Amino acid sequence: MTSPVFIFDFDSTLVRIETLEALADIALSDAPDAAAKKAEIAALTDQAMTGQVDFGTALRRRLDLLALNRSHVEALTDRILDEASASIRRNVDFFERHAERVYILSGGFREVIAPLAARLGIAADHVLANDLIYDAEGRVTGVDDANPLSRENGKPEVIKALNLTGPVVMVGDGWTDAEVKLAGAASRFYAFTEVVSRPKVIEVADATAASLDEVLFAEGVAGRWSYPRNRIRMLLLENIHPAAVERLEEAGYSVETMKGALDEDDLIEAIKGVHVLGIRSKTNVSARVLEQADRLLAVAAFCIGTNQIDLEAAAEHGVAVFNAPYSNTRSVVELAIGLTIVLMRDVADKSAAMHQGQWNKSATGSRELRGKTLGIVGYGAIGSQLSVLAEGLGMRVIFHDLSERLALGNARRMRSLDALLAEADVVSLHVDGRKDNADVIGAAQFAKMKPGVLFLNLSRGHVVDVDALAEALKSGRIAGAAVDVFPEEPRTNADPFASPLQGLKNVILSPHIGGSTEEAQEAIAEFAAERLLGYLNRGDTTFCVNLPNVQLAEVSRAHRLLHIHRNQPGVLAELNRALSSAGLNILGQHLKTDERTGYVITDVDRDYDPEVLKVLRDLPGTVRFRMLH
Ligand SMILES: NC(=O)C1=CN([C@@H]2O[C@H](COP(=O)(O)OP(=O)(O)OC[C@H]3O[C@@H](n4cnc5c(N)ncnc54)[C@H](O)[C@@H]3O)[C@@H](O)[C@H]2O)C=CC1
Ligand SMILES: O=C(O)C(=O)COP(=O)(O)O
Repeated sequence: MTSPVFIFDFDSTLVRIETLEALADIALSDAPDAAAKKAEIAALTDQAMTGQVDFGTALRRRLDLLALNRSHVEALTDRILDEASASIRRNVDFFERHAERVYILSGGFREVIAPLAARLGIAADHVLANDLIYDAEGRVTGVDDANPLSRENGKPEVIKALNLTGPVVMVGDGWTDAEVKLAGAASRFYAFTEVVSRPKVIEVADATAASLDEVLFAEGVAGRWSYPRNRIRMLLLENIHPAAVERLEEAGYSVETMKGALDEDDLIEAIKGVHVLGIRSKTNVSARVLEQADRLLAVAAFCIGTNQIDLEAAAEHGVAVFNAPYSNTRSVVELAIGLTIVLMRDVADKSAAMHQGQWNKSATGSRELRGKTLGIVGYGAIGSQLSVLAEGLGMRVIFHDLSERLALGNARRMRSLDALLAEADVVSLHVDGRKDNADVIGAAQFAKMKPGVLFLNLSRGHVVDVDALAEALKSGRIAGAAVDVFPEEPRTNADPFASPLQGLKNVILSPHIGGSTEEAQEAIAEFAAERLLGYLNRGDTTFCVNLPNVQLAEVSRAHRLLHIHRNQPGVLAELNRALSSAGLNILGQHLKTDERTGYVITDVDRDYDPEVLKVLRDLPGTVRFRMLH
């Protein structure tokens, strides 16, 4: 089959701007009537692109409004590469490989298009566009009237004159592109809607393409077996920071967001057809949810804890789970320090009393941090950072951890939890949320703490027996507590909250905000989005918490086969047998296993019989098979 000739419009297709509007912004930057003129130009662009005003008339009227000169045009030319549409930027490889069968056809201006054409490897004689005419002072006086592109129906005329062989595929957003199809100069016309969507153009198009990936997929070029990114659906729950949405959309994926968490049944319903789920600490991704997820490839916890996800069930379904293990740790530490000071000075109750009109100035029971002993339970990313800051404030630090951890500064490791409880003036919990940690601190542990101790839990709610804590507070054994996490937390801000800790003296309750700072949320969004993109685009499982971690470079000039299987003998041998009997040339291969799962990544030469993919999908032990290129 002859591969088609691709003809691309420029404005609002290859680039996300309209040239004349961008030139208006530059040329009219100091003009007093700029707003009115720009509005007139935008209206003319729109009328031309929807076929209400003929193209040639609209072009000349817009130029007349502008008083353009060479420096304006150069200013736009200088930055045109930055204006390339997102799906064009990520498919530069397509242009480079098919440059001899690609044309740019535009009512815009050749010199503005030239830098992007060069970047895409498209030769100058494949750029068909208008030529600006300048006078001796460098002022634009018009366009070359002899060029058919300066007139109505110029595009079909120019294409016909090329005498192209084979199918011609026209891709564009505007009416002048639709005219190509209507005049019979293109075999297929894709209405390109990534930048702007025009119903009248879509109506006459053979298909709508929300990205270049869609066109390539439909045309069987390069994207023959790979999925267009905009068809990959991502659902982000729990008010995840917009930086994640921005990053994922920029990479071409379709992202939906919801503010709150969902219960199991609603989640099952919501993730039908969804490829990537983003959550925070409140959405439970149970085995039942994973069982019924028909498309799910990955789950990202935009937080640290992953105890809300059935990691094992996810691995069994080949669903990769990522988190952001460091991005909010500092925020938790700062809050723990602040809360400790507030508890030591009974500020919360004193403040509440003042709101009721009571002035209660007294030093009784108020203490400094300096010289007190802080007992940190769980000396991981958060606990160890807290250790350093607390020492900086003059506290003595002791800690207890199930694993061997390096003691920072002068911190002292305690062999047992009991030994820590016996010595600490302040006990702060920073253990992870594994199931075994349920009620790690209960009545027996409170009984072992020093009388008058202060207690903080910013880790997970189920780690503490809250009724026992309430009793210990009421009895006065514990002088104060700060609790940020609860066994039952409301799913949204609109849901009610109840706890036996409500109304108790010197108890600060906060709505799970340890990691809720603008800095942390933005950093998490960026980190977790990058992990997802690494996995989707490269197969990279760095920081994946339930599949073997493999760090991979971008696949280049090869197809990448990603095979997740149960860790059972012989799978790699079977896989390689299938590849070699199909005559595939292996360019590189990685294998990593853990006790449950194997992950094999094979880069192969691009030319092969796609039938082999079916064989790989059906290999015994296969959990999931995916390919990238
Ligand atoms: N309140 C909030 O908004 C936030 C809460 N968190 C929670 O804070 C906790 C700690 O986070 P990271 O320090 O990043 O975790 P991490 O995994 O780096 O550290 C946890 C440490 O606790 C130890 N550990 C686990 N169980 C233990 C036990 N029973 N006794 C003694 N040591 C035990 C582990 O060996 C590990 O060293 C997690 O539960 C996380 O979900 C994290 C961020 C924000
Ligand atoms: O990072 C964590 O583990 C947290 O507990 C923070 O949870 P959140 O993102 O605020 O629901």
